[in-house]
Amino acid sequence: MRFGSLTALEDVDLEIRQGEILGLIGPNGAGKTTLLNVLTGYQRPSAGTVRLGDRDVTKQSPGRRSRMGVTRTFQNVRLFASLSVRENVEVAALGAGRSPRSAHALASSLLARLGLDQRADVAAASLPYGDERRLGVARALATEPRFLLLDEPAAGLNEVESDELLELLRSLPEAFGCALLIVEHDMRLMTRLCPRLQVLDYGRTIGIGSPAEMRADRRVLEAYLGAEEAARDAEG
Ligand SMILES: Nc1ncnc2c1ncn2[C@@H]1O[C@H](COP(=O)(O)OP(=O)(O)OP(=O)(O)O)[C@@H](O)[C@H]1O
Repeated sequence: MRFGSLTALEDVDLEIRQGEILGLIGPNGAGKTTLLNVLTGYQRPSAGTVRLGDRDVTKQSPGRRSRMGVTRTFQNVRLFASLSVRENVEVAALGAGRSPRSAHALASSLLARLGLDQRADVAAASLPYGDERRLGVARALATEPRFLLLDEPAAGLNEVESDELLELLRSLPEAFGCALLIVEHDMRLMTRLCPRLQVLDYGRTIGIGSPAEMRADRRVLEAYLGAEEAARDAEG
């Protein structure tokens, strides 16, 4: 993916399988959000292919990909602030082609499963931060994704909220049959949540493996934690 003379992604190969939780990490500007944009159709790559199963979806719009089961959330939660919590979920379900009655039923079931049913009728704007994130996830689930891509879902959360989010995210593949691709800087959350991490640096993949493998990978350490920490680690 090129932006003028800047190459944001180069030779990146990412594969995510049904039911999996994959974490995408890397320093600021590594290309993580750009890769999410390319995978979900918000940006057309300068070269390369995005495949969903056997289908080449590189030229499909975000809406079309969403209907095919690829949904994403954004760094800044884009909730409809003046709508109720329930309405936020219903709107997403309606957008995914459900009838009003079926959207209502799906919203009820999602809000109950995500622990938001007590707040179903309050305005989304009045939610505390942790619940706001939860609602963002509920809304994404209303499109019944097979692949759910989350951009910094834990940003701004405190440790308790982050732990609650971890439990929620961990339950999604089994409860909803969807795979998760997560971009997140909160390493405490990522190492506990993701069996597999893919590490980007300057638009290239520099490591793929378990959190333990990535912690022990010198290239990853140098890029991600900084050369200084890698040196300290070698001494210790
Ligand atoms: N629309 C754009 N036009 C020009 N350059 C862009 C554009 N979007 C991203 N970039 C550049 O591409 C590179 C990758 O950016 P990207 O936002 O994907 O990184 P990131 O890993 O998500 O960073 P962060 O962790 O800070 O969110 C950066 O150098 C960024 O400045």
